[in-house]
Amino acid sequence: MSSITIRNLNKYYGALHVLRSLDLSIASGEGVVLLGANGCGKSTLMKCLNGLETPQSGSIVIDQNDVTTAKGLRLRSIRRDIGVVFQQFNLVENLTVFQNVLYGAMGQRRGGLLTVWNSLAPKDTREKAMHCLSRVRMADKASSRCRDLSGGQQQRVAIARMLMQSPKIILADEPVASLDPKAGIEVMDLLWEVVREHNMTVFCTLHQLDLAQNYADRIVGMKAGQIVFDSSNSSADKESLAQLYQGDTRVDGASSHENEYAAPNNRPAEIA
Ligand SMILES: Nc1ncnc2c1ncn2[C@@H]1O[C@H](COP(=O)(O)OP(=O)(O)OP(=O)(O)O)[C@@H](O)[C@H]1O
Repeated sequence: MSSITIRNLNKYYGALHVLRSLDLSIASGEGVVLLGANGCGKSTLMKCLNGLETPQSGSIVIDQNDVTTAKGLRLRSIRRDIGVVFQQFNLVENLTVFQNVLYGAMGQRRGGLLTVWNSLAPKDTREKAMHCLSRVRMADKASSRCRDLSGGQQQRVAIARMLMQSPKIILADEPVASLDPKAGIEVMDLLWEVVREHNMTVFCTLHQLDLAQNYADRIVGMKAGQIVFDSSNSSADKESLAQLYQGDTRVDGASSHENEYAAPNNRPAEIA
């Protein structure tokens, strides 16, 4: 199990101050959902956590390791413990389901993609890939090309690929935003089941308040680059959550009117 501690984190894109002295701690094994309007900085925070973006100041400590100062092999080693699930699945569409899942383990090694392509992965790795596919109920699609799957099926394959890594922490950035409500619930059910089975820590951004309330142990809310709401799920009150979507929500100062046009799903259905 792994914990995350973020202290005084600041991230700029040019002159745009996106993460503004942000503080947040997540305990080992906790399931935390992050809510916030479009453009408030959620994805930027996720990228900093995963080492894909480097903040200008502050620290992110995952267990004993500071992600913000780690480089090269050290950073790669930290990132091996972090599984990511994206809105757009990030599968290789022309590879089969099995090859994509294999890539979760082999892709991190030198020549990994080539190994997957030539099906030269070791027997135990291939067995683990089939086990992960069975876990997400996609073993019967192992030979299918990913491009031929529905969105919900692709996200299940992405979860299987993430399981291949045996991560300790899951970062999920809007994992159901591209799915219809039924497929979205199936994916959230599956994601939370595997997280609980393996005692993983999970930090997940969502736009749907009802989903947040169905799955999270704790809900945190972000507004204009800062954490402004932090509560256990059971005591999260709707009025405070509604405030996350009112006033100056974006870090770039665009109006909430522009915000609504930019993304119709800006507000969770229950609040809008
Ligand atoms: N690579 C980048 N370069 C410059 N600006 C960026 C970059 N990435 C994000 N931004 C800007 O940072 C701000 C925050 O974006 P971010 O994607 O973190 O918000 P978000 O809360 O995840 O939004 P959404 O819910 O719409 O995904 C936005 O104004 C965005 O345009």
